[in-house]
Amino acid sequence: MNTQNLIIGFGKAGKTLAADLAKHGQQVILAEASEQMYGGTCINIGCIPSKKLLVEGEQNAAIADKNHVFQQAMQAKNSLVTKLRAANFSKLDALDNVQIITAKARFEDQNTVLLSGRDGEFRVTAERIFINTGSLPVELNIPGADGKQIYNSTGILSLNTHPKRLVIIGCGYISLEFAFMYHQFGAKVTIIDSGNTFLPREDRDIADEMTRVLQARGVDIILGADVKRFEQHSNKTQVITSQGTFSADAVLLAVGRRPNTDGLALENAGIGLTERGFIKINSQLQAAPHIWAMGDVAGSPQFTYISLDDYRIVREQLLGEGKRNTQDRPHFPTTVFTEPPLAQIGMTESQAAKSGRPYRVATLRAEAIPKAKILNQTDGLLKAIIDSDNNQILGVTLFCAEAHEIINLFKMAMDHHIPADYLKNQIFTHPTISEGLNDLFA
Ligand SMILES: Cc1cc2nc3c(=O)[nH]c(=O)nc-3n(C[C@H](O)[C@H](O)[C@H](O)COP(=O)(O)OP(=O)(O)OC[C@H]3O[C@@H](n4cnc5c(N)ncnc54)[C@H](O)[C@@H]3O)c2cc1C
Ligand SMILES: NC(=O)c1ccc[n+]([C@@H]2O[C@H](COP(=O)([O-])OP(=O)(O)OC[C@H]3O[C@@H](n4cnc5c(N)ncnc54)[C@H](O)[C@@H]3O)[C@@H](O)[C@H]2O)c1
Repeated sequence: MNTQNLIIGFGKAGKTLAADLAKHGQQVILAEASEQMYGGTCINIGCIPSKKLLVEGEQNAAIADKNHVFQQAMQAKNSLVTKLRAANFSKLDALDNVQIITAKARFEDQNTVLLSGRDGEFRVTAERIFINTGSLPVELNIPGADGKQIYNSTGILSLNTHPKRLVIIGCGYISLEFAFMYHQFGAKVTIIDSGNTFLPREDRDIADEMTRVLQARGVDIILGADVKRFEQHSNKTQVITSQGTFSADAVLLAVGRRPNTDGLALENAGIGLTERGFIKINSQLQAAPHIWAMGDVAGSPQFTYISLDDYRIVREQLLGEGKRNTQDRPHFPTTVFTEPPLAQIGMTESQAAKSGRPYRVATLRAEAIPKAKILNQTDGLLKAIIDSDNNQILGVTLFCAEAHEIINLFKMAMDHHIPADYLKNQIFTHPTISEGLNDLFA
């Protein structure tokens, strides 16, 4: 088979590029390893199912029968994911110029890829190849890690039995979100991390507030713990660490995600890897003049919207003026979907201190905002770092209700150099959390 464009992986960048190229009259073959993964990680085993479970848990917090809440939430999540997966498939399948082949890709040379799947083997020769194969959970190479109650994020998203005690190894994005989720499902949650500092990238006042919020929910946080092994005893797993032994009926491993280059045989195409195993690319995401990598596998920050932005960079080269590259997104917002959510953009206070530039810090407790009281969500802290010479916003951390929505305003404000004074006097609707920005920037 010959094609102009072969896209490997149905991730955010790949599927968006496939549709765009096809609409511009180009031929596209999209290879996806699994029919359970049409739409990629986000739709099937990432953002969407995790946020659906979080919302189901929050909305049903008052219901005492937590097993019921858990089972209902799983059903609602499964139903949503099934619909979205089908919609993702149909949207591309409906395009005349796109052929989806459910098969695993393996490079034979710079232009030839062997696709092996349920319908047999296809040798595809392509003018251009785009690799969008995502990432996989990092595994722990310690005794007992293959135990039946040890899960990664994919497994824990589809638990059949309601856990009473959940131990989470790692304290990053996945850990925090699942800690809140399973707390809402009535589990006693313990977080164990090898690092000595809780949320090392955050300022201490924000990390302390998150600690307080977690502890108020009965979540235990164990830091500086070396996890030595897991032991299965009847229907319980013992997590043996340098800081003691913890008992669980489910253990979540959330210690990071590694690039998924498994089985691609990239060496056959002369494609190099970085020290950490990501595909080596230039600032326009090229691994070779006719081969691009996008999303998690390219070492881009592991977010769906960054994979989408990688698509924009590649699209600009193929269909636009080629002006975009990975260097022109210096700051972008992030959100950990805890309760309240923790959203951030730009510098933290400690980064500003290290930068040596003059700055001032503005803080506001969430409880000072009337809408937080209406919502009964008075936990949290808002924080802004402002250049004291020119009044530019250097960074914002919002740990409060609606933070995940409001943070997007600051991407615009910072990109367009809107000064801090503007927010002090901006007219906001009332009662809203965002009107608190008048006070934060006052
Ligand atoms: C639990 C969880 C929650 C998350 N929550 C968020 C969130 O709230 N917000 C956010 O922005 N990000 C979130 N992320 C991160 C986000 O999901 C990823 O960064 C994003 O999905 C990566 O997309 P991608 O385009 O790199 O590829 P992916 O979406 O990972 O797609 C890669 C595809 O390639 C396929 N594939 C792999 N190898 C081959 C091969 N050899 N041949 C053919 N096909 C292959 C895979 O089956 C897969 O479908 C979350 C991740 C997880 C795990
Ligand atoms: N809301 C979101 O945008 C969202 C949600 C989930 C995941 N994600 C993306 O997925 C990525 C992966 O998430 P993650 O939580 O797996 O990784 P992470 O990098 O966010 O956190 C990993 C944690 O594991 C700890 N750790 C590493 N090795 C350990 C060990 N041996 N023992 C104990 N602790 C150990 C680290 O100290 C760290 O706290 C995130 O970095 C993020 O980019 C995003």
